[in-house]
This record gives sequence, C-alpha cells and structure tokens, in this order.
Amino acid sequence: MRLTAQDLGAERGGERIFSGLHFAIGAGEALLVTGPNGAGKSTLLQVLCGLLPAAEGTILLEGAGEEWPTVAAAAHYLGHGNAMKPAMSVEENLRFWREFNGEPCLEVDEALEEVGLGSLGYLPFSTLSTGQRRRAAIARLLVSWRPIWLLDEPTAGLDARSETRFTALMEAHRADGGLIIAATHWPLHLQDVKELVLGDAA
Ligand SMILES: Nc1ncnc2c1ncn2[C@@H]1O[C@H](COP(=O)(O)OP(=O)(O)OP(=O)(O)O)[C@@H](O)[C@H]1O
Repeated sequence: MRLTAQDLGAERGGERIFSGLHFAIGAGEALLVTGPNGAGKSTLLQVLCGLLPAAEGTILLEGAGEEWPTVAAAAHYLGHGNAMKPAMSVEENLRFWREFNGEPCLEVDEALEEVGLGSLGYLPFSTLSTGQRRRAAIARLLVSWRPIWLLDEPTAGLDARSETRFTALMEAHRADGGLIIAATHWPLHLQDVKELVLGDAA
C-alpha cells in the first residue's frame, strides 16, 4: 500500500495555506508533519481524510485493494475534538464506533485496557480528565481496523506513561502494515520516521 501526494495545495477562507506539497509513504511507514502554528498541518490532515477539498494536486492510494478505494475510506482521523458523545459512557461510545466503522478489531474492553482505561469504561465521557479523554479517543483507533491513521496532535494532554503506551500502539500498527501521518509539535518517539516540514505562516 502506498499513499502519494503530488502538487497538493489547500485553501482556507480563500487564502492559500500551502501548495506544491509532495510526499509518499508506504505500509509500515510514518510521516511526521511539523511546522509553526498556522502552517497548515491540521488542514493537510483534513484534506487527506476528505473533510476539506484540495485546492490543487492529487492524493493517490495504491495497492490498498477494492476494500479501501480512497484515503478517506482507509483512514481513521483523530482530530483535536475527540469524536465522543459526552453524555454516553466511554464503553457506549466505543461500541457505537466499532459498529459504525465496521472492520472490528479489538473488543471494547481490550481497547480500553490498551490505553489504560480498563476500569473507567462505565463513566460518562464528559467526566473524564483531558488526558483520559484523549486516551479514550485513541481507543477508537483500536476497535475497528483502518490501515491509515491520520493523527492531529495525538499526544496532546497525555502524561509520560500514556505517551509511551501510545508510541507502542503506533509501532504495533506499523508492524501490522499500517501507515501513520501525524501532525505534531512533539517528537512521538517513533523509529525511522519521515518528516514533512510545512512553511512559516507567521
Ligand atoms: N475555518 C477556517 N477558515 C479560515 N481560515 C482557517 C480556518 N481554519 C483554519 N484556518 C487558517 O488556516 C491556517 C492553517 O491552520 P491549521 O489549523 O491547518 O494550522 P496548523 O499548522 O495545524 O496550526 P497549529 O500548530 O496551531 O495547530 C491558519 O492560518 C488558520 O487561521
């Protein structure tokens, strides 16, 4: 499987945010997207997952088979929001996503164990701390299989132990043939990453 972006450009509010981007990553690889505030890291992820149209260029997914015809279909997107209903319990949220996304992977209780929330699944999502919310959102990546993980500041709010645990989950995803593209201001402690530096928007 190979994801290639060619001459990719995006606009927000009529302003060109970036243009002429080229990158390619294959199965098992990770690309870190870095750059200053406003450089367009989140915008790039939103273009890749189909939430925003590209202003120019192409995004190509090869070798993924009929099952995953587009990057949008093949990707889990972890944005700044955690995509959980506040009044529902953590388990209810994850059960919803597992059924909605299909391609079941880990059971809900297994995913919660993986992110260290094994004993808190019964709580309404709204009662979790900031870092616990992020960990619950990460568990969403584990209950359904998607080969591509598009991660926007995935470690925001995580304590050191949770960060280490998440690094291991990302490496396991790569070992399973997954691809990761992560926008981040922090090193994610992954081995052999590619880096894409977006320009200074100051
Ligand atoms: N809905 C919007 N309408 C107009 N402009 C927007 C919109 N969303 C983002 N922008 C602008 O697009 C530019 C890129 O924003 P983006 O969030 O992609 O940057 P970023 O690199 O992820 O920044 P950060 O490091 O702060 O998260 C910024 O100048 C921002 O103000």
